[in-house]
Amino acid sequence: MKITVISTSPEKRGEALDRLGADAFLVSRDEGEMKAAAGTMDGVIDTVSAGHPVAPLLELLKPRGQMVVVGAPSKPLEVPALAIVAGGKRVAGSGGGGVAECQAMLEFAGEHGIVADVEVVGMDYVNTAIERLERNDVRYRFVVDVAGSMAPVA
Ligand SMILES: NC(=O)C1=CN([C@@H]2O[C@H](COP(=O)(O)OP(=O)(O)OC[C@H]3O[C@@H](n4cnc5c(N)ncnc54)[C@H](OP(=O)(O)O)[C@@H]3O)[C@@H](O)[C@H]2O)C=CC1
Ligand SMILES: O=C/C=C/c1ccc(O)c(O)c1
Repeated sequence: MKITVISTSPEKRGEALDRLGADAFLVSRDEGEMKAAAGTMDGVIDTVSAGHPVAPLLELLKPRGQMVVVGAPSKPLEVPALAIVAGGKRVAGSGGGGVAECQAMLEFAGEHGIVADVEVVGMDYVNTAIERLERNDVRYRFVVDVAGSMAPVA
């Protein structure tokens, strides 16, 4: 299987290819790159958290390909009819599941050494962390060490 990272952030290219092991990287706002990759993918997993055009993502799919929406933007996604009618493409959704499924996912991750990239910060860094989040300046999650930020009880 070939994995392509699709991002609005060109600066993620090196990390996606070199460290995370993706086979290819596409800048979703680069029309030339998107056009060159049109019709090449079996599936697209859409994790975007904000409103965004989905037609360019659907164009990446092969005929009968499927886009699975995981992200939950507050505004409706616009799916132009012809973007799915032509090629018989499908749009589906997927949710995280309940406690048992989350437990199974964590156990699978533990068995296979799958970890998350996080930046652990103290409570005194929260305001800076929010400012950095607004600039999309975190690779890839802040984790607030609440217990470690507490003053020792006398
Ligand atoms: N289905 C489920 O079970 C679950 C769904 N969610 C939902 O998944 C989504 C992702 O969550 P999370 O990763 O924490 O969110 P983030 O806010 O971290 O967004 C994920 C990525 O979306 C991309 N992005 C942000 N804005 C835009 C934009 N305007 N256009 C295109 N791409 C954009 C950015 O990637 P880049 O810089 O690479 O472009 C960003 O890193 C959220 O909507 C969340 O609610 C969360 C948990 C479970
Ligand atoms: O943050 C978004 C999560 C959404 C969600 C909604 C419904 C559902 O069953 C989920 O598993 C996730």
